[in-house]
Amino acid sequence: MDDGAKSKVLEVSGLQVKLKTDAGAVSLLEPIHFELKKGQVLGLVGESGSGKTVTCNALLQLLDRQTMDVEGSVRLNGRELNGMASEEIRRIRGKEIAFIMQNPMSAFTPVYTIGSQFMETIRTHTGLTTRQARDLAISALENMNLPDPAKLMKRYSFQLSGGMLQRVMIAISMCLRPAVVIADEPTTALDVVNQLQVLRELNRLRMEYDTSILLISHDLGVISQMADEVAVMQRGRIVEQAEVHQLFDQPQHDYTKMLLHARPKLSLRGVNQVGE
Ligand SMILES: Nc1ncnc2c1ncn2[C@@H]1O[C@H](COP(=O)(O)OP(=O)(O)OP(=O)(O)O)[C@@H](O)[C@H]1O
Repeated sequence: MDDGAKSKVLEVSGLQVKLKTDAGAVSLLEPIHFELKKGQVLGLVGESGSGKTVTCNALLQLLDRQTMDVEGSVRLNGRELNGMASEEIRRIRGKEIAFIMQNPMSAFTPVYTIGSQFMETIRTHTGLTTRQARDLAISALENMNLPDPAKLMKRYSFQLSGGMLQRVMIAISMCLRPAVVIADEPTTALDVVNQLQVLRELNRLRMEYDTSILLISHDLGVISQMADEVAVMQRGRIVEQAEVHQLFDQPQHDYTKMLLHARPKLSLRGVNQVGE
């Protein structure tokens, strides 16, 4: 892919997070800079506690401003998100910038059906009628190759497997065609078979709609299959960023070398062979 010719969708510059404590400010995220072009997948890797989730919450404006200072710029298609009024950011979240989290179970409440939660999300962001929202939800579930979508709409989250629920969440995230999807460890809670299926669907959707994806994972197998470019985080800093093959073949930073050396030899071949 000629990334040079593609437009920038997300531009992050000098984004930093400090935790306010009685003893003063503690830095959780040192100023980071990266951009995401249309249709690009940027992998964000790093060990536990390196700052991946803080980054993702800072991008989505989900950090508690009472306890955290968030500085720097997060521009989505040229619009500054950092410091945006909460009502405005709520309209953007879910519609223009979607979020897929690690544990799909926590994204759904057990008391409402999948269908009502799906339709609620659609109706919050669009002027569609209940009927239209239902049709859109069903076609989005079909698009994720989920069996019998009409029946699935009537079920509750606890009646579905983790893999199915994660695919439902991807269907919800993608149905409004967001420009950017932030996926925080989307497959970590899944077994290898479901992991592969979820990654395949995510990859297929990004190719179909040219969605840009920030893929957060500590799993270098997942990153090597999905990402075009990779940023490596350590202790709240991006210590290395490079095109995926370059990073895997010629890591520059000692920490990247250590991560690559420590990775289990798990093959996720087939993720990119969409439709085979
Ligand atoms: N609300 C918070 N209050 C205080 N410290 C926090 C808060 N959220 C995160 N941290 C700290 O910020 C650092 C980065 O955490 P973060 O959750 O971003 O790591 P991570 O790379 O996502 O790790 P994991 O892979 O385990 O999810 C950690 O030291 C964590 O303890």
